[in-house]
Amino acid sequence: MTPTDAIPLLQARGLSFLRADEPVFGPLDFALHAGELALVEGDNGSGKTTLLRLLAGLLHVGEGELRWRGRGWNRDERAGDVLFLGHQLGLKMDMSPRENLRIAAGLHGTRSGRTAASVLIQVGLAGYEDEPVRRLSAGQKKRAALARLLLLPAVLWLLDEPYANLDRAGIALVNQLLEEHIAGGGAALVTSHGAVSFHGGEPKRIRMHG
Ligand SMILES: Nc1ncnc2c1ncn2[C@@H]1O[C@H](COP(=O)(O)OP(=O)(O)OP(=O)(O)O)[C@@H](O)[C@H]1O
Repeated sequence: MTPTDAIPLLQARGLSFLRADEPVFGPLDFALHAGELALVEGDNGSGKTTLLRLLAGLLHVGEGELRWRGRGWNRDERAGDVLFLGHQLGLKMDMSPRENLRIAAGLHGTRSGRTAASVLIQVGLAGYEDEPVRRLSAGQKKRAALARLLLLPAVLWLLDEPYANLDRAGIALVNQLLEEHIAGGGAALVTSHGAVSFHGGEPKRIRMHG
């Protein structure tokens, strides 16, 4: 069965978000299946971050419908299935990368065979595991946030400008994480103003403006 034959992981029908009764984006229609990557495209201010925040459960659906595996969308039930990495990295600055991961894993569990120590090595933070996050560089902070993608069992990744602040090796790391996630049956929505060099197949495209 190809991914497109299966029930979508996530489906949006006529989806929009309203601010002061005015649509910020939409109506949007798209479907994302397990094993698919979608690039969310649009100009500055077109609503890409707003869409990802809505899917992360941080904002309410304005109009239209969201479905998860063919059923109604309940953002509380989706908490462990969806992992959002935004401009704000969601890290506690006075805690170390290891402590941040421990808190996240306590809430959502871990992928089998993965530990905080192993994923921190994978993202290039060996030697910085116990340093308060506020003392890390911007790129190192981003890497500490990326470590969550490796450790937690979420199936849908929402990545807002995941390449920002990263050096060439960091950009390659994001691409590698995405390729492994998609190949393993995960799905991802990604915004990026730079080129995304994803080698795991042609990504879907979600255009934010009509
Ligand atoms: N907290 C907020 N309060 C009011 N309006 C907001 C807020 N955040 C965003 N907006 C507005 O919502 C619209 C969409 O913003 P959003 O950040 O989703 O766009 P974007 O496509 O991600 O932009 P960029 O490419 O610049 O990151 C913009 O017009 C913006 O001014």
